[in-house]
Amino acid sequence: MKRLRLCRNRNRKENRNMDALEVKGLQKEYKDFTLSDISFSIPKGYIMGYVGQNGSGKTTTLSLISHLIRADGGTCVIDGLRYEEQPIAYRAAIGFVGDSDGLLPDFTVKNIRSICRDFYPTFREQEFNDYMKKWKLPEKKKIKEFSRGMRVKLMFAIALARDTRVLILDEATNGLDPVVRQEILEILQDYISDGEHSVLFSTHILSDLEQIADYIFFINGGKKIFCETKEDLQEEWMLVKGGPGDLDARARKCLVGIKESGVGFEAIVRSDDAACLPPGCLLEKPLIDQIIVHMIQDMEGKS
Ligand SMILES: Nc1ncnc2c1ncn2[C@@H]1O[C@H](COP(=O)(O)OP(=O)(O)OP(=O)(O)O)[C@@H](O)[C@H]1O
Repeated sequence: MKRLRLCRNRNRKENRNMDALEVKGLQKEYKDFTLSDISFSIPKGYIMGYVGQNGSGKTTTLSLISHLIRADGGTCVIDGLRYEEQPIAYRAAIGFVGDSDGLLPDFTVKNIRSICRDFYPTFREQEFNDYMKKWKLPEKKKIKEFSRGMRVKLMFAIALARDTRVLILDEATNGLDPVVRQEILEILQDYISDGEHSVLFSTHILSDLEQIADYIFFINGGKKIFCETKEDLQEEWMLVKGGPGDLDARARKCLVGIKESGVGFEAIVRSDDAACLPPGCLLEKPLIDQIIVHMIQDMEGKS
């Protein structure tokens, strides 16, 4: 793992100004939901975590970028390719792994290999076979008899055995056991380690993002709340804990997402505002999980 990181950092420096994915002003209007003005970019060699509560617009965004659904506005560019100009090359540049897979239930690995061979010019059959062997996926069993973990592995193998530029993962690791999840996270790090590939990764398992994401995009109610590097976020915010008597009016003003119980409180505070807290409070570096949870608590308190 250490070796991967070192290699990744070297290549990332070289590609700092090159975006693998650039999204500008993406919009989608449903009857009861609007995804509005979503913009961000992921440099080559980086992983972005796309997070938000249920129904916040994650799948909608990822489906728009993958052109599984049509946008009402905005543009997406993948490694210089625009869908409107080069639809086939654009689609070929994306490896999409979703939560509800599109694998045909009566097909076998054998059938899928044959389709991939015909359909994807850059399909690397040997690499696909190596994944099948490594993950012990049976050749002749029907997909409908696969476990969820087996199906997700098969989808990853299809995506990884092609010459893609960006992997788009829509809650792909949810429901996987911790060993398989860890294995997938390592594969993702490996995927970006040459500084040429990038990953956009939506998940509710924020500890996964803690481990591998470079950027965090937080969406709420179809709107961007922030998009920052993980390091910046963890420098910008601090986790605060204190006893029941520690919360005075001044402290309440600068705390975000206060959760109170009989034994005290927990919240986040901007690092610049930490000086306004009473002396008894405990300050810690927050996990991404804690920043998001307290922000949601704050937004729900205000709505
Ligand atoms: N085809 C559709 N027609 C109408 N509304 C839709 C459609 N697809 C999604 N929506 C609505 O768009 C909103 C965002 O849904 P989306 O699936 O993008 O959320 P999400 O953040 O991925 O949620 P989750 O974490 O639960 O998967 C929801 O209110 C959903 O009902």
